[in-house]
Amino acid sequence: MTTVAVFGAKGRMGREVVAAIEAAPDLELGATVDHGEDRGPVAEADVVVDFTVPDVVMDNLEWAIAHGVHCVVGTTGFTPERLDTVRGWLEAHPGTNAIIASNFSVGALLMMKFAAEAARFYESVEVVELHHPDKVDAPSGTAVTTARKIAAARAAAGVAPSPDATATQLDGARGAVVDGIHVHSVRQRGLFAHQEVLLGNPGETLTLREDSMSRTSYMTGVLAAVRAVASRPGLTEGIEDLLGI
Ligand SMILES: NC(=O)C1=CN([C@@H]2O[C@H](COP(=O)(O)OP(=O)(O)OC[C@H]3O[C@@H](n4cnc5c(N)ncnc54)[C@H](OP(=O)(O)O)[C@@H]3O)[C@@H](O)[C@H]2O)C=CC1
Ligand SMILES: O=C(O)C1=N[C@H](C(=O)O)C[C@H](O)C1
Repeated sequence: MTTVAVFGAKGRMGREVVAAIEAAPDLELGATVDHGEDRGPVAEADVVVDFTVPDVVMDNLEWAIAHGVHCVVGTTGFTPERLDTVRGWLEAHPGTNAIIASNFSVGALLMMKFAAEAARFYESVEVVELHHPDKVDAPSGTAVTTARKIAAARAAAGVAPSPDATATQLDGARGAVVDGIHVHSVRQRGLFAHQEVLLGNPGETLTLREDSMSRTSYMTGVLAAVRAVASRPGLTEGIEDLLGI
């Protein structure tokens, strides 16, 4: 039986993860910790799942790795520099592993894969993410990951930057730019988590869209990561391999 603790247990994702662990016959729920609570008991767990906020996740990770607890992380905000820092902590604690994924839903993973595949065939590509207005970060972690994958695919294929004649603009009108890809963030009550990748050529467009309707969509991926993390040395970025995507 694998004992799984949860950081951010009272949050929107944390509550869903707690329920998923309780329902899994091969997993046992360990310590559940939220803002201001003692994380000491997490050291007894085999794995800790973190769905907190970008400002605190690094501190939680450093602590958990130092205590030999494998980490599964869905919290967003992981820059290449942050990932390097985590790699350093893991190297200093061989035998302790981490899986970090900006999205655990099958649909989002497929959408990112299809977007990266399509990106080299089009002159123009932009990402639009749409989320509930209680989300604290923009752009979403998924949109940033998508943009990076698209940019890498286009660079590998030698595709020129998307054409854009904009000469004057209000600040932010063209969105954020991630590795050269424009990313737009919509926040709207009634939405949960959605993303479109817009691709265009002379005379044709392709729109890839993924919709998560509820947080249940992430649980298959989260549980797969929890079950796999002990056997994947060091840092694993994304869960595509685990799900065969
Ligand atoms: N990878 C994926 O597939 C997904 C990732 N996410 C990401 O997960 C993160 C959480 O999202 P969501 O659940 O909606 O956010 P919430 O704000 O609902 O939950 C975060 C929780 O973490 C708590 N918290 C804050 N600081 C600490 C701390 N030091 N230790 C333990 N708990 C703490 C918060 O408490 P308080 O509010 O009192 O500060 C809150 O209860 C976000 O980064 C989001 O983007 C979300 C969905 C899917
Ligand atoms: O905050 C959310 O809700 C979500 N966060 C993740 C992100 O930033 O990509 C995953 C999903 O989009 C939901």
